[in-house]
Amino acid sequence: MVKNKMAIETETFLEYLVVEYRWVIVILALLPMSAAWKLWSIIRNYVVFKMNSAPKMHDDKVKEVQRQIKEWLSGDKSTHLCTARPTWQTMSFRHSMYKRTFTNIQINLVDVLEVDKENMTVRCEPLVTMGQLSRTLAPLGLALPVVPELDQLTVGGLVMGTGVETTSHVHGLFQHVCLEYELVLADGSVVNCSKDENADLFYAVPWSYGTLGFLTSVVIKVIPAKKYVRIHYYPFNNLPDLAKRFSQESLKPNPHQFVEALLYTRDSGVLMLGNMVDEVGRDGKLNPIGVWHAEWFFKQVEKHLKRKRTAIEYIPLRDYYHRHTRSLFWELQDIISFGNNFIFRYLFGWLMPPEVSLLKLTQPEAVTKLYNKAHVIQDMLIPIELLEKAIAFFHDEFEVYPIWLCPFKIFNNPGQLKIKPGEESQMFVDIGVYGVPKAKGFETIASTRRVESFVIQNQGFQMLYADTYTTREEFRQMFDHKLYDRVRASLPNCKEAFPEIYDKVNRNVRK
Ligand SMILES: Cc1cc2nc3c(=O)[nH]c(=O)nc-3n(C[C@H](O)[C@H](O)[C@H](O)COP(=O)(O)OP(=O)(O)OC[C@H]3O[C@@H](n4cnc5c(N)ncnc54)[C@H](O)[C@@H]3O)c2cc1C
Ligand SMILES: NC(=O)C1=CN([C@@H]2O[C@H](COP(=O)(O)OP(=O)(O)OC[C@H]3O[C@@H](n4cnc5c(N)ncnc54)[C@H](OP(=O)(O)O)[C@@H]3O)[C@@H](O)[C@H]2O)C=CC1
Ligand SMILES: CC(C)=CCC[C@@H](C)[C@H]1CC[C@@]2(C)C3=C(CC[C@]12C)[C@@]1(C)CC[C@H](O)C(C)(C)[C@@H]1CC3
Repeated sequence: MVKNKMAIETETFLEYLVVEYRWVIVILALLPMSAAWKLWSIIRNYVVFKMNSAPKMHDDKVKEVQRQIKEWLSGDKSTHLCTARPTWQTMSFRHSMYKRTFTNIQINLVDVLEVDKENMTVRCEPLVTMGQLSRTLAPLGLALPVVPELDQLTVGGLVMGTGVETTSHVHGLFQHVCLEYELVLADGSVVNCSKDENADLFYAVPWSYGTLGFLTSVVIKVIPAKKYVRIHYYPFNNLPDLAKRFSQESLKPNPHQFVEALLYTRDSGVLMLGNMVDEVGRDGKLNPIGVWHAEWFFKQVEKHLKRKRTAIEYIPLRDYYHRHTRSLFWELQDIISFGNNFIFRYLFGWLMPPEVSLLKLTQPEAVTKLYNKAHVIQDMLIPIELLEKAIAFFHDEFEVYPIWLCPFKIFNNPGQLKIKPGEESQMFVDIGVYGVPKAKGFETIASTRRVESFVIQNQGFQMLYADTYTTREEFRQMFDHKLYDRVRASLPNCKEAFPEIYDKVNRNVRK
């Protein structure tokens, strides 16, 4: 008995050490490794793009994907298929267990293939990251209309999952700025789809989580970019006013190009309205938030709340796009609590953030347990008119701040996302809740399930990189499967090769 108690205490003490001093490993080992990795990828991508070697290699790489599928076809087809991207490299908290049992298809497609300035498009392979793409497009005076802000998010993951950013109230989700997909299907054939060619497949691909085929390239719209974003910060100390203004600004016929808000408590937050400009005006100061010693962006924004006045700033465009990268929204403060301290920033800021993949690979079991018990990472997508009601509900269930608010439009296209019947488009808001819950009675599964029911009842849905505790029936209520089911039935070998979306995303298939 005593021995057992000791064992528990030792384990707890070890766990305490591992959790409290994770930063030691992060700083001594992970940051230098991340820097070396970043340097290598920047140089490699630059050389490949400049030598123009990627487009020539593309067809061979697609043939290699086809070869692997044909090999599976010639076998007993007893396993499902998934990409071979290791789960520690993906941008979510969890590890997908199916990677161990499914046949893994290597998709070594990592390059930007072509920037077409005439048609204003970029064609790229699925493992191209947002950081890589914004770095390639910026010198050409171009940008994606929607740039999901974490550097390491991949085009493939954003197409097969989803992507949202502060321009989404104009342009929609990442899927809405994609014009064409090239896929290798389960019979080994290569197909292209767009709204005019194989339209059913085109509309079923977003949110399909790799269960229709393997993506091998995407044509994405680009827009002209300017050098800076002029941001106007509006602090609020009252939720109804903030919610009202946030909705008005998102729904306006000629809205600002960027709309975002951060809530710091239930009743206070800062609304940010931005537009691209070419020069720094006299009405505000330049704030290069991407410089290595800059304070974390969400901490800077909080200062505007404390000052209780509106303010204008000019932020370099690429710095703006990746404004939440260095602090991983506000998640890095739980790993390196002094990460925003000015001494740390001046010494190590240029190395931040550590690569998410390395953090994930080296995450101790004790940290996983702690996050399972007392941490929420969820993005709930709700019709914008319900913003206030939803915040009140999330406050009671989670009480996590800051909260990220990002408006986005869904167009009335076929596919998994439903909008109000008869409307051309509908405005939603992404409510991002990341952090340690303070709500009394919080219990991961029960509380998240209550929030999920609230979301379903209110015709909302959930981002699926996060944990979903819905049942299959609830999941099918959240996402319209009509087109998806039809496309799966019509594609040769599809059902044999791939499970349903639910079987890849629900909490029970993730560790
Ligand atoms: C080996 C090495 C040595 C370096 N030495 C120096 C140095 O001496 N002095 C120095 O100032 N910098 C140094 N840097 C950092 C480099 O200059 C910065 O990373 C640069 O600001 C961003 O470059 P990038 O856009 O090409 O890289 P990216 O890969 O896009 O960015 C690198 C990292 O910086 C973060 N980041 C980029 N933009 C923003 C932003 N707007 N807001 C928040 N975070 C952002 C991201 O977290 C990203 O992971 C060094 C980097 C490496 C790898
Ligand atoms: N601002 C935003 O919008 C943010 C979005 N996210 C989310 O992060 C996720 C993206 O993370 P990331 O690490 O890039 O992607 P992942 O590697 O996590 O991939 C996500 C899904 O897409 C599938 N997939 C990826 N590439 C291909 C391909 N070439 N062919 C077929 N299927 C493919 C994967 O299938 P498989 O399982 O077979 O590998 C997986 O099911 C998305 O779910 C996104 O919603 C996260 C943070 C911010
Ligand atoms: C729609 C939007 C804007 C989503 C933002 C999602 C981010 C907050 C998520 C994406 C990846 C994410 C789940 C991650 C983590 C926190 C929340 C993140 C950054 C962390 C860093 C938490 C600490 C963990 O030990 C570990 C390193 C595994 C994960 C990695 C992924």
